Amino acid sequence: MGYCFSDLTAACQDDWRAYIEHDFVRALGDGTLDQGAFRHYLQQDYLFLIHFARAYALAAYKSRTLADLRQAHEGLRAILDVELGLHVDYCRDWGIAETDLAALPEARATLAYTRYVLDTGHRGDLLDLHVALAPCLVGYGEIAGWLKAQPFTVRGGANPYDAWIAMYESDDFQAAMGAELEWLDARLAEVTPRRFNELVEVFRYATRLEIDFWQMGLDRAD
Ligand SMILES: Cc1ncc(CN)c(N)n1
Repeated sequence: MGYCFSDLTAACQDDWRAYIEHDFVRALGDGTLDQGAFRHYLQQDYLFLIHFARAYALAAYKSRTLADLRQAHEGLRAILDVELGLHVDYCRDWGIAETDLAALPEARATLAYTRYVLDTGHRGDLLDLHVALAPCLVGYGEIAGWLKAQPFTVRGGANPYDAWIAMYESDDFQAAMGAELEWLDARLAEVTPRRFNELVEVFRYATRLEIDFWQMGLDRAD
């Protein structure tokens, strides 16, 4: 029997739910998140996205087929041209200039998560790297869908975080998430149980590091 992406989330159910439904996410949804905590998160997320762009460049290097190379190129382009561009504009709306972003010290949670993903990609193959990246791309897409379904979520001008939610529920982001799920489902269908268990560990660590990233924002930790 082949595996698929939902087998990874099922194997890490507690961690996955703790990430998707984190207090930071809930407070984004109902608009009560402390604005200083959000600013801290936004600043660290800029550094995070730069390292994630590097991870897609590593995916290009690890690609053995033209299709995988094109996919890595598209992932890198989407982060550089779309997500980071939106992020810089969004930070400006929150009073954070790009020059200040470039000079930021990196928080430990940012360092731990981004370097874990890059190290996993270096040590392993393209599938290890994609599984380490999955909580980022698939997780934020799922968070946007989860928030949409929650009765406490406030939309529109009454929620200062509405534009953030809208960014991750956008058709572009949801399409990128769908393409990643398709790729992962096709690869996971072919792995052995032993290999699947290795991938579960990669997925679990990356999910826990996403939880730490939310918590870093809430605690304004350095
Ligand atoms: C920490 C984190 N994880 C995921 C995403 C969505 N690309 C993000 N912007 N930041």
